[in-house]
Amino acid sequence: MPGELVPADYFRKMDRPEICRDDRPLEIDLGCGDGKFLMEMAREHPERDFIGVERLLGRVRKVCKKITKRGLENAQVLRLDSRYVVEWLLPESSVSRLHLLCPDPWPKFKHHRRRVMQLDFLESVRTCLRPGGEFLFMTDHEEYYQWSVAKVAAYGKFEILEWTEDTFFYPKTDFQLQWEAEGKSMFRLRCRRVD
Ligand SMILES: C[S@@+](CC[C@H](N)C(=O)[O-])C[C@H]1O[C@@H](n2cnc3c(N)ncnc32)[C@H](O)[C@@H]1O
Repeated sequence: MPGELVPADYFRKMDRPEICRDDRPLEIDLGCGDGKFLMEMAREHPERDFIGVERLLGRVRKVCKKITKRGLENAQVLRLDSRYVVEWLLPESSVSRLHLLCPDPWPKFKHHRRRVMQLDFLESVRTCLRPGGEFLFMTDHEEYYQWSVAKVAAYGKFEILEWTEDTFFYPKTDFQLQWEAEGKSMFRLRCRRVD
């Protein structure tokens, strides 16, 4: 499908030229859903390249259609599991910003191990970020937020930076809009790779 990124080989790390042009900053949106955030970021920042990662085919199709309709040459979508992409496909030190926005909170205790935010995931995030690169996490679920802050603290290799709505251009996601309309607040966590 036009707009879809298909790796040349699913069983080895991708080469940088496969995922972005020249030495342009690369941003990854994990679990991009219907792609509103991805579209608005790509339009606002034509000087950067964007990849949305989404496992549901129907959503991938929708995002591909939006990319094509808007003529965005700096956005692509990859149909795969986020964890697999971060742990196995992204080249080391390749990503400027990695976004994990409104992921499934898996609220029941017995399901917490399904949460994306785990120590081995954080290690893989750090490895694929460029030095000084950022990992941005946002949720409406306060307990998942506190869990994530604790995981990042336990991991210990990120610097926590201030992040408010006004810190930089950051369009609202589809789920964020839905939850804010229900009166929920968003919790933000901004981590910088330090070496
Ligand atoms: C709650 S929605 C949030 C979508 C979007 N980020 C937003 O804020 O509007 C979570 C999205 O992540 C996708 N997703 C969940 N787990 C995933 C995984 N392991 N790999 C890729 N996509 C995943 C779901 O299919 C869904 O589209």
